[in-house]
Amino acid sequence: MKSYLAAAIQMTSVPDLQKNLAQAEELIDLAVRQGAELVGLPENFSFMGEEKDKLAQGNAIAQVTETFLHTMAQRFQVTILGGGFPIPVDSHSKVYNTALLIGTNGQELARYQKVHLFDVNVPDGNTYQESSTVMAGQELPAVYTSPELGKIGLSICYDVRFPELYRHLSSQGADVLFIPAAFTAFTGKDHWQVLLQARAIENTCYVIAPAQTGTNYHRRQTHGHAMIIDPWGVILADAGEKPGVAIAEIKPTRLEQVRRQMPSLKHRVF
Ligand SMILES: O=C(O)CNC(=O)[C@H](CS)NC(=O)CCC(=O)C(=O)O
Repeated sequence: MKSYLAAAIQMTSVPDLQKNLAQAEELIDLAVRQGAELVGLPENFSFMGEEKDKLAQGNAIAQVTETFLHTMAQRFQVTILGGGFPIPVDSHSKVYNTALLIGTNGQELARYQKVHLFDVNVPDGNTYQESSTVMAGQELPAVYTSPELGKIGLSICYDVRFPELYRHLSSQGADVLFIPAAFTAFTGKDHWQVLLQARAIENTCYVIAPAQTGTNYHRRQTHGHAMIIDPWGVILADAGEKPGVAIAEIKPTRLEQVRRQMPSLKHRVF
């Protein structure tokens, strides 16, 4: 593993596939021009809208988004995480909320189907029933081992509340945890940063957390603050509240140093 720059992209996706992909391409270009070699896009980067519209357009969203990720990775010669987009489930009227990691040759490196679904009545009055259109994944996420970028573990958004998933990833040797999200503005203001820092500290891993921000559709507001956190829990970059990128250096020497200073992974009892 070498030292390199990673980027967590922050965008305001809307119910318009082409518009979102144009925005994503601009931000990938911006990240690459600053030297990023690993680039993460947030949950729902290619489509964020009503569940019924997402379902109705599911096949088109899935195909166009997957092609887009392959094209971007090859064109810019970077490794890209598409942080969550719908892929229809065969013979079901549901989709998997899927994260895809694509390498510089356009090859698929890892795929993860979101396990924990957001079925929550948020105290701001909004009700979320992700399971009405999304099929829960059944498998723990993969850790992809890159000789250059380190061991990369995948997850999506609401997963961040379930530390056992990240313990699994760090037990598999993860160095970098991807947590792409579309966090609600209401929960985000109190929980987002705390949860991300906890996952980084307790697993002594880097956290790369791309995010949705602003008003996406109707009354749907997301929290923003895409960030990159180091294995000590220090926030290295924070994209604030506007679309943009958070960029920071991922360093194997820092991973080794923190794991020497705080060897908690070695002291696990359970
Ligand atoms: O609602 C949308 O249109 C897009 N959002 C999503 O796709 C997902 C599932 S509804 N959002 C989350 O998981 C938010 C979690 C969260 O905010 C928390 O854990 O507090």
